[in-house]
Amino acid sequence: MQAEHQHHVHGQNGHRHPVDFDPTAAGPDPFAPAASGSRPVRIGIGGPVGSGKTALTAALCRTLGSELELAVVTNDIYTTEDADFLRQAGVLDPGRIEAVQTGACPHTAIRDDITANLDAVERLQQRYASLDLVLVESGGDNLTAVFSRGLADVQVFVVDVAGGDKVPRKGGPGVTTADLLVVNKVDLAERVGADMAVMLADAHRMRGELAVLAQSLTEDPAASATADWVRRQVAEHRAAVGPSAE
Ligand SMILES: Nc1nc2c(ncn2[C@@H]2O[C@H](COP(=O)(O)OP(=O)(O)OP(=O)(O)O)[C@@H](O)[C@H]2O)c(=O)[nH]1
Repeated sequence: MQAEHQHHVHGQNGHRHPVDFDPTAAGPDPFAPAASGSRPVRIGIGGPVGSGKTALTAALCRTLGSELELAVVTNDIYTTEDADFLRQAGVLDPGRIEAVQTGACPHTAIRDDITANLDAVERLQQRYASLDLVLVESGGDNLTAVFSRGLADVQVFVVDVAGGDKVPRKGGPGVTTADLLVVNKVDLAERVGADMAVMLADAHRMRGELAVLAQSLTEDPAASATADWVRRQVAEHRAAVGPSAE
């Protein structure tokens, strides 16, 4: 009896091979681990509709594209609008830009079921073996939309001055937990009657030690301060996992 449980018999002449039904009997992983540092750091860029996520992504590609091995995943609900914009703007080779169509509220694809985004990242990694950085831009969503830590190592939440100076004090996980909060379009503050001092004080109060940057992409199209922050994330990731594989 014992032998029958441990062996399958195929065909009339029957060749036998052992079958192990014990799911807890895991041996050591037979696959070689990926080369150290071969995985790029993944930075999520989220925030409400129209706050400037695509404009920031384009600026980061222009500023960092020549010094880092960089690729982008965009998320839109029904279109590939953001990817098309980035390709037409010529900020990166078209092959470095992958579009995900979420078909539902963007947070579902960046937080709940991240499979399509991970597939897109994997396609980029297969195409470019030594990527340093993948920017994953979310579709515009509300203040509750954040990235799963399984998709983004660190995340940037972009709000804009035109949305009103009350936005930071309304809180929500994007405002309170993102690794960097960018307050964008500060050039519009006077025109929309937003009080920058209040907005930044609220942001710091809600976030404690977490970073806050005020930015205008019309006045600083290179997004210099945010690009510096991104450089630091890449350096910290490299320090943690070793240099990028060649
Ligand atoms: N004045 C001003 N306009 C800006 C700034 N940043 C972005 N914009 C404009 O704001 C509009 C929306 O910017 P996008 O980058 O498309 O915003 P988004 O967050 O990607 O939008 P969705 O993907 O639809 O959620 C565009 O017309 C940008 O040119 C800024 O710093 N100042």
